[in-house]
Amino acid sequence: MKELHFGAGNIGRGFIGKLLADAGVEVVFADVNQQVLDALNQRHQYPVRVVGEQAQVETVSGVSAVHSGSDEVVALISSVDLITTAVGPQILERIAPAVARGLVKRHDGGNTQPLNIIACENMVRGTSQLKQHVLNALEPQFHAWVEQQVGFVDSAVDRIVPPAEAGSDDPLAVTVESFSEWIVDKTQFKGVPPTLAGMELTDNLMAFVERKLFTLNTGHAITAYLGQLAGHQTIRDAILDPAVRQVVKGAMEESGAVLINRYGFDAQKHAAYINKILQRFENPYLHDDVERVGRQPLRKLGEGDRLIKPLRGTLEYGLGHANLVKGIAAAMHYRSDQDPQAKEWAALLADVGAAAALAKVSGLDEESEVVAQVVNAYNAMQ
Ligand SMILES: NC(=O)C1=CN([C@@H]2O[C@H](COP(=O)(O)OP(=O)(O)OC[C@H]3O[C@@H](n4cnc5c(N)ncnc54)[C@H](O)[C@@H]3O)[C@@H](O)[C@H]2O)C=CC1
Ligand SMILES: O=P(O)(O)OC[C@H]1O[C@](O)(CO)[C@@H](O)[C@@H]1O
Repeated sequence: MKELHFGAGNIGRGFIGKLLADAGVEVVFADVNQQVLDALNQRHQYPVRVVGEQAQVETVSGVSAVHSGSDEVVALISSVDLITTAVGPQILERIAPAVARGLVKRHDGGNTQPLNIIACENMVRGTSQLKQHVLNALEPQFHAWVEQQVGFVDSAVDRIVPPAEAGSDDPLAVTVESFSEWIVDKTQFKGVPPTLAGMELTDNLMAFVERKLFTLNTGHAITAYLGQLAGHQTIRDAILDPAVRQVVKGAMEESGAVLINRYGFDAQKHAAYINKILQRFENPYLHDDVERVGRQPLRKLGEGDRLIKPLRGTLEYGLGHANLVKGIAAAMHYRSDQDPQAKEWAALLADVGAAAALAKVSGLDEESEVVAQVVNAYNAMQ
């Protein structure tokens, strides 16, 4: 089996590309980072340091790479069996035209093998969003063929893979935690879904996507935002701060109550899931900066993302949300000179004030009680 993976970054090399290569799939990475592309094509392998109770270095081999904007990508799309992405939510729209061109070539070349595409991004139904971008980029005459031949398969992806530590001079080296979970929607495949060690098939994907996004990512983001406010540099330092930990755990319990109501999760198992996540944040072998985990606050304060969607859930079910409110208030304080979204957010806040700025990015009603609660918490943190 041959596959094309967009995004040879942390999760691309450290999780999805590795899992596929380990399963014997021939993996070709598509990226825009020339240094990474050159290194992949010179060495055809790279080291992954898996850190847990015991650390070990595993070698991923048999890989190659092409530039994401090249004709080679289009040719590959016309012939591969699987396409995956880990490029970031905002990049999906940018790769869609190349995917569309590849699908036209596949159609014109008479390739009748089913093709499946799986976006592995931190977002709800990211592949479905990619599908819309691809359809927008395609002439309507190809839509029926795409519906018949191409499976757009949504997934939930969970493994903490921070950027390589400062001091590492290997552009391909990556350090990952030992935990990993990749869950895909088996109802969306065309043809027989592949059997790959480490890829789990489900017919109940939304429950898994929301469980992951609104527990791990909610807790992680709040750890980052409160951590930065408290002067911590890393997620580990932040989560070991009792004041931060109490709010983070409380927020995960609040979003957990929503998930339990919505999906009928077992309360005890969910509490264990939260505890396991807190331990993962504490991983002494991962150096994960609060600035990485808090990145792109406009996205993270968005209506469907890890902070606002659980808050909305608590309103829907009439549940407590005091800790989520604190987490959102802390997110509003996030600052980073390296992050264009953080700068945009700071400018918006200065321009229109806290309530209007929050309402604008989150879709919450500016006059609502919950916005007033967040703004009070925000002011109290000044
Ligand atoms: N790092 C992590 O622990 C996890 C990340 N994710 C998700 O995976 C996605 C990727 O995250 P990371 O790997 O951390 O980011 P990253 O920044 O390390 O990797 C993204 C890669 O995409 C490449 N890229 C940018 N534009 C491109 C284009 N037009 N075509 C092809 N490649 C392009 C970049 O050069 C980079 O190599 C995000 O959606 C993130 O939310 C999900 C779970 C875990
Ligand atoms: O990748 P994003 O969506 O910016 O958010 C960072 C999050 O992604 C992860 O890297 C992986 O789930 C988490 O460590 C963190 O919660």
